[in-house]
Amino acid sequence: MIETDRLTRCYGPLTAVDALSLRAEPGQVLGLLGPNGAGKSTAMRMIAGFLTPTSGTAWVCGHDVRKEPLAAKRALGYLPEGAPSYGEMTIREFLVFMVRVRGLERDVAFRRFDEVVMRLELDEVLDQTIGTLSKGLRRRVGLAQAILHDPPVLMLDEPTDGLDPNQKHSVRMLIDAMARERTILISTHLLEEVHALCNRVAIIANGRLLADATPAELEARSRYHGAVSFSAPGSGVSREMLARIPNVSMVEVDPLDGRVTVFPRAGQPILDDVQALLRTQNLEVSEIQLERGRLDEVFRQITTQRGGQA
Ligand SMILES: Nc1ncnc2c1ncn2[C@@H]1O[C@H](COP(=O)(O)OP(=O)(O)OP(=O)(O)O)[C@@H](O)[C@H]1O
Repeated sequence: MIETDRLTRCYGPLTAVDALSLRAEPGQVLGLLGPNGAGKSTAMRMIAGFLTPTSGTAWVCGHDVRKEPLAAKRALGYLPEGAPSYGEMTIREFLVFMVRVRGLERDVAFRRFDEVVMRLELDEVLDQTIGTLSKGLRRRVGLAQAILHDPPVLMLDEPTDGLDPNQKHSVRMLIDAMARERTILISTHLLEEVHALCNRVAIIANGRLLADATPAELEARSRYHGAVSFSAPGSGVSREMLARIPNVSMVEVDPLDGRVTVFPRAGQPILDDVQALLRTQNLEVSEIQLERGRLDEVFRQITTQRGGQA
């Protein structure tokens, strides 16, 4: 488990993390989502024990990161932003070094080494020097050291940053597979990552927690939640007729592709009525879709408004 209580870090007059209180449980992938400079990495560095909070506290598996730093670090696998240091070491040397730092017993060490090398597909590059690796490969080496001691809590700062689409997919599969019994906190500014991985999202901006909810709860805050959209090329579908359906609040037509979106009055279902109207008018439509809501719009709304609600 990860818990923070009013965690705060100031740099001179700047409050980079401002009284951040969070909780992530086993089985949860909590996404820390925020624009550049929101305070995600600073919060993670404090939880990992690499940066002293100005005030407030964090716990990893119940261990206070300031009072019991060794126990907290043992329970945690941390992938920091950027690349591993030790640029002159080969991947093999680096992972062996990390096995020693973590104090793994010999048998366990061999087994875990083989397992992470296999999981992160590092077997063919073990003898390459870290300083010469591509960005994506460095990220995979960073992930390998984070999971080497099989910790119950993982904290991954932008885990797929710099990876190509195939590597992104395989790292997300790996995180997903590890999530079942572990607590995972990832930071990201990629909404697709939230969709792919997270079952809870904490949105922060200017160091402050602005929302803490499931992706579905956030989508429900979107004006697109429950809207019906469809393509109707050349069918002359009437905006006025659609707008006259009870519980329809607005109709929009995308000027670029002509896709029609029909918006409901708050919380009212409109799909059946829209489909019925299209049928009675004999209109040819395709790709009719009930919208869940758009996370990008909700994210923008929350992070650009002052005083969003947690
Ligand atoms: N050592 C430091 N000294 C002064 N200011 C700092 C320091 N480290 C971070 N900051 C500032 O604190 C704020 C939060 O930075 P942080 O790196 O935590 O944000 P972030 O959400 O991780 O951003 P990104 O998505 O760009 O990585 C930023 O305004 C940053 O400039």
